Amino acid sequence: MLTAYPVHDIRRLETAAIDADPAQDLMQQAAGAVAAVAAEELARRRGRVYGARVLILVGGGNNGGDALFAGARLARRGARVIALGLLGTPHPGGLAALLAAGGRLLDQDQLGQVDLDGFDLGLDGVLGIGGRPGLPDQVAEIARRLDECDVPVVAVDLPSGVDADTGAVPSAAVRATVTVSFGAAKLCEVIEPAKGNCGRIVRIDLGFRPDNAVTAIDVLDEVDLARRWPYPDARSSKYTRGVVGIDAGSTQYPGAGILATHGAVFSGAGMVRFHGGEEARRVLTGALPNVVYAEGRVQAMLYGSGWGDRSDGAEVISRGLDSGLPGVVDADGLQRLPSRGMSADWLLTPHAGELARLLGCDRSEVEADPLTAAHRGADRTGATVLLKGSTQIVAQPGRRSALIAVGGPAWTAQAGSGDVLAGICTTLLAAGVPAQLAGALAASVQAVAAASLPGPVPPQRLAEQVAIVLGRLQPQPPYEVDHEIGRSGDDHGAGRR
Ligand SMILES: NC(=O)C1=CN([C@@H]2O[C@H](COP(=O)(O)OP(=O)(O)OC[C@H]3O[C@@H](n4cnc5c(N)ncnc54)[C@H](OP(=O)(O)O)[C@@H]3O)[C@@H](O)[C@H]2O)[C@@H](O)CC1
Ligand SMILES: Nc1ncnc2c1ncn2[C@@H]1O[C@H](COP(=O)(O)OP(=O)(O)O)[C@@H](O)[C@H]1O
Ligand SMILES: [K+]
Repeated sequence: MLTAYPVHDIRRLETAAIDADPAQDLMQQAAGAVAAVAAEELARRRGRVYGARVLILVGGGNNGGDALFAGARLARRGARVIALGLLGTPHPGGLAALLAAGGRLLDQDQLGQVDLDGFDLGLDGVLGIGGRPGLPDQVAEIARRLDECDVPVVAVDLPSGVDADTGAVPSAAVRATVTVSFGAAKLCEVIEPAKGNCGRIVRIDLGFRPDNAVTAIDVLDEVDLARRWPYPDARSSKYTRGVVGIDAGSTQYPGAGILATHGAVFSGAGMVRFHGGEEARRVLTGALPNVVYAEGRVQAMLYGSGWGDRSDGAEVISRGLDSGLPGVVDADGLQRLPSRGMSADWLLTPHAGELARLLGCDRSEVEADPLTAAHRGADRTGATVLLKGSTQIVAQPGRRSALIAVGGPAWTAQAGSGDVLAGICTTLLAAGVPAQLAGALAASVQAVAAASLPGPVPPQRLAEQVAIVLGRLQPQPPYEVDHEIGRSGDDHGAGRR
């Protein structure tokens, strides 16, 4: 599991690391790492560093300092290094080192002297964690041209122009081939669209040691998914695995109930009781004859997917809350939450537009800072919130930490995927998984399933792929092999190897 932090916490961690070892020179460590990654890129693309043409984009802060010291190291290995001074005065020590190593400094007025197309590599040292999102026009133009000319760019700490704390890319930003990230992951490395600007990420350990005071955002990977999934074992029965109740779909949207049921079944529910409409029942009877329609005990409920304008929705959710069982509220149910507030055991699964409606703001506000929006949604409703989108974030009420699911392909963004996901979430709640982890595991398994398919498939097929992925990821028990069996005694012919 990777953990990412907001900038103010990274600054605290940096200060603590310096206090712990005042003799260390973090800027030289950072510069050494950037030079090593840049040299690797150059070696891969043109065989060697010697003679390579390197352009450094230099801002006025320490990020530019790192880039200049890295450029000096490359110049000492025979690279022809030009630094372009952009935004303020370049770091004096870094500039002196570059010039001493044979590099040159040009200012923006001399930009006409360089042919951007002719560089083998760019180093982005314009802005680091002290940067505000966006780039001044002239810098934006250089970044755009490097991208257009396919010049690989190594970003120092983060790609300049992105919002380090929200993952937003509100205007121009560098698109990096590789980002060399210092000390700890920033949120822009794990939240789209900024994550996409980072390219490959190489993280450099600078001895930062997180403490309890920092806001940690944990990002799941496939290993976490396999370890934390509630796989059944020899003691399991259909009841201990969990019975899922589904009240989803409507005459207008029967498909939502059908797809949510697929999600629940193919993610391993012990049993599914379907309480949706007649049309959906007819389809399900043929497609999934294991689904039952009788009333009976369940361990978790799903409400809301495909409800349309169902008039008794608020009452139905309210009764669900009274039952004391955990539940999932999706889609149209999200507009019918009881005013008395929800419970943190319940999971809401809005996309950005639905969360914006819950918060009474514009969708663009949610998209500009999805992490904060997910936290606001949880605080406002009292429930756990899985905010869906290209980055899937799960926030709990009253907590500043959050989980981010494994990322997946944009193919998943299609009508019906959300219904499947809601069904998977409910299977996990029914199996006793707490709401936050349930949301993160469900979103992760769907993303991994989508990534394992060759291209777009309808959501019911995506649900089937979830079962295949769960089978593939299942940790194997360490069976003891008894080599003596079959060795002694009679020769059993066909059984012999
Ligand atoms: N953390 C660590 O452990 C380590 C950190 N290290 C390095 O330090 C970096 C942080 O350095 P930093 O604090 O000097 O900030 P940095 O981003 O270089 O520049 C800020 C300057 O840019 C300006 N400015 C801002 N936004 C702007 C905009 N949109 N458009 C135009 N101008 C803008 C702003 O000026 P202002 O406008 O605020 O007056 C200010 O002058 C960090 O990312 C890493 O590379 C490593 O060396 C070692 C370990
Ligand atoms: N750009 C994207 N990349 C990857 N996954 C995405 C992207 N956009 C949406 N998703 C995922 O696709 C699914 C679509 O859900 P949703 O929009 O609720 O669909 P539905 O119409 O079924 O309600 C969610 O799991 C969501 O997180
Ligand atoms: K940078």
